[in-house]
Amino acid sequence: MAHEHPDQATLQKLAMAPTKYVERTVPEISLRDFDSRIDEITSELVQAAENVGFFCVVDHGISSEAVNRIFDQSARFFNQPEGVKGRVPFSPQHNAGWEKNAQIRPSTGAVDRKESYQMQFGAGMDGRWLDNDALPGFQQEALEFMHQAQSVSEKLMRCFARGLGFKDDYFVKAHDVSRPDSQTVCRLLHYFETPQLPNPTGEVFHRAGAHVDWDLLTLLFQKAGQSGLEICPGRETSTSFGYGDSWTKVEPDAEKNAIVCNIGDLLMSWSDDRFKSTFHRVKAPCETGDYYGERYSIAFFNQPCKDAKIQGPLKKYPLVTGEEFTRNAMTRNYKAIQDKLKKEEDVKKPVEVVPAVSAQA
Ligand SMILES: O=C(O)CCC(=O)C(=O)O
Ligand SMILES: [Fe+2]
Repeated sequence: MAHEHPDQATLQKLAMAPTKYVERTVPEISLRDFDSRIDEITSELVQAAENVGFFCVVDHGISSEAVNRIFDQSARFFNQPEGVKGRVPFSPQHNAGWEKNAQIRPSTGAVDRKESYQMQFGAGMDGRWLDNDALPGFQQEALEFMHQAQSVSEKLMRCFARGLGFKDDYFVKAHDVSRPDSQTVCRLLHYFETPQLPNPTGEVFHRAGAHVDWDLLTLLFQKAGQSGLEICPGRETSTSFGYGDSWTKVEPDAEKNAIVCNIGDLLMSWSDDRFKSTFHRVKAPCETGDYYGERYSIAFFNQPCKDAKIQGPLKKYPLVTGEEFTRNAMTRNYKAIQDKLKKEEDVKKPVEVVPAVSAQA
């Protein structure tokens, strides 16, 4: 595990070098008959969380029609002229709104070539929904989908609480989306088509650079045929940034309408590092077989209420509030970007760094 941040030239070479792939099983877990099977499901989830940190859930109750509808809404949003999307710009303070080519990852020091629109349930969205004239029905459909994603998340939260010996509703209460100050985020993502080789400048078109999420748990919806998600397990503590170099492609079962889920740093910390928050990325396409076309995905980040009290059963880390946890994660992330940029001798112009203030580093 490398804990150093390599310089830009090394990173470019790494990004262009053939990727080392290893086969790893990403478990598929059915939520069918949830109430009567909760113990069986809990043990499957705990096993997945302790080992890979990633799993797919099926029989989760969100229909493929509902998933298709939100992807249609996402395309409708991103098809708006920039002047319209620009009316709801990303606000780092609120962690909501639209950004384009603006998120820098500590792992790459470069922007992701994408646009995203982050939505929330509560006051964080005040002034950040497009008005109904621009996109009739959008807000309502988006919120309907977000409540469905929340109810799947709550099932998973109940199991993880049970697995850690907390009361079943322990995490659900700490992630109450009916509160106006709820921090939970649904992020619509749109990666642009990437130019194919030959690539004379050697420029790397990062899609989502390697990162970990810093929420409790992320649900990721992808469109069939628009692959690119890769994972790299092996991280030991929720406070480290190092990642290895053997990746595994995650191809969820589209027929079964599988949702890819991953543990975030919050749950890793809250479980005293027992459940693994795993490095993942949407690879910068550069090798034969990579997908260069545009990609739509939707990430649902379960974020804690600001006053949630966070400490694992073994008290490995000091007790912090939800607000402090998020602030610490952002500060660590920001510092990692600054350290990385400082190291680069060939920075020609100052880079304005916007910390990656969504639920991922
Ligand atoms: O778009 C994807 O598939 C992954 C997105 C992601 O990992 C993130 O936004 O945290
Ligand atoms: Fe992520």
